[in-house]
Amino acid sequence: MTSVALTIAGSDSGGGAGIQADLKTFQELGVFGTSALTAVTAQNTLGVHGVYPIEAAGVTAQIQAVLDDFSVGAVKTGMLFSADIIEAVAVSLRNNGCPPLVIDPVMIAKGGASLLKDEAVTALKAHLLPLATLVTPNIPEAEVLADMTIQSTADYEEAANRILSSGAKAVILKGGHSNDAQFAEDFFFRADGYSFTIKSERIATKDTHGTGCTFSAAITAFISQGKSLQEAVREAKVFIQAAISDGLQLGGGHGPTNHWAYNRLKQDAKEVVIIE
Ligand SMILES: Nc1ncnc2c1ncn2[C@@H]1O[C@H](COP(=O)(O)OP(=O)(O)O)[C@@H](O)[C@H]1O
Ligand SMILES: Cc1ncc(COP(=O)(O)O)c(N)n1
Repeated sequence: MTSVALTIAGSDSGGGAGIQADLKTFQELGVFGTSALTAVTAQNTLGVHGVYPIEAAGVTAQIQAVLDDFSVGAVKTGMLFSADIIEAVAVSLRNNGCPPLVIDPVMIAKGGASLLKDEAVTALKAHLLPLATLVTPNIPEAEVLADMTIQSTADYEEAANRILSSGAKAVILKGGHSNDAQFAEDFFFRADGYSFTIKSERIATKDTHGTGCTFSAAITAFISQGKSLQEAVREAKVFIQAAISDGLQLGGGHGPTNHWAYNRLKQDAKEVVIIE
């Protein structure tokens, strides 16, 4: 049977991040993609030029329409923008017996524009994180969610524990922003204490627009196909590695990754190592 996934996220007119990245990733993985739009952004590889949020009632209506009609195997959230939208998403998911949920707590675009209002962080922690199967912050986002600075490996664990205290079942701290020139390392922690590190070679490129969206969408797609969380994370790392390695050289700024690289390149993908 065809697997179905739902993305609740913002639109990136530049096509590299947001709902466009999510749907392209679902498509590449053979998963039928559905969507609920939270905001329209006027955006390209150079930056965000405008944000136009959707009314919370409109977000609720989109989620309900999808969940009423499809058997959705997994859901992901991306840009949610406001506390109103976050509360609407949480209520809709709770009322519908929430499918496995991946939360990419999108806060700031690579160019620096805010995609989540400051006051919405409290709502995210209180209403949405408790529903999460997995939260996928990058390091700056983890610092905000955990309310601390992250500098050492010990800090990763402390930040993860603080995020897990919200009720989320697992968290992966993404190391895309670290200054390790050799490896792109991510740190996975589960609420029951199990943890692992997943690493691949770092690719030297400026074209990383939408890497976080693409990674979390791939995790969501694999979960919707019935893979375990660990297997979904491992294979998503192969997906993002392939997508970054086969960059498209589009636009004048931080270009998009290549969402149709995975099926061509997965056999030759640079090694993805899990260290338990
Ligand atoms: N240059 C790179 N080479 C290889 N993997 C990368 C690179 N940059 C990011 N990644 C990986 O892409 C995924 C998304 O991470 P990140 O870029 O930190 O997310 P975000 O877009 O939310 O800031 C992670 O698995 C990270 O390790
Ligand atoms: C609509 C939208 N959603 C999310 C991102 C984050 O992108 P990135 O994955 O590069 O952090 C973005 N730039 N635009």
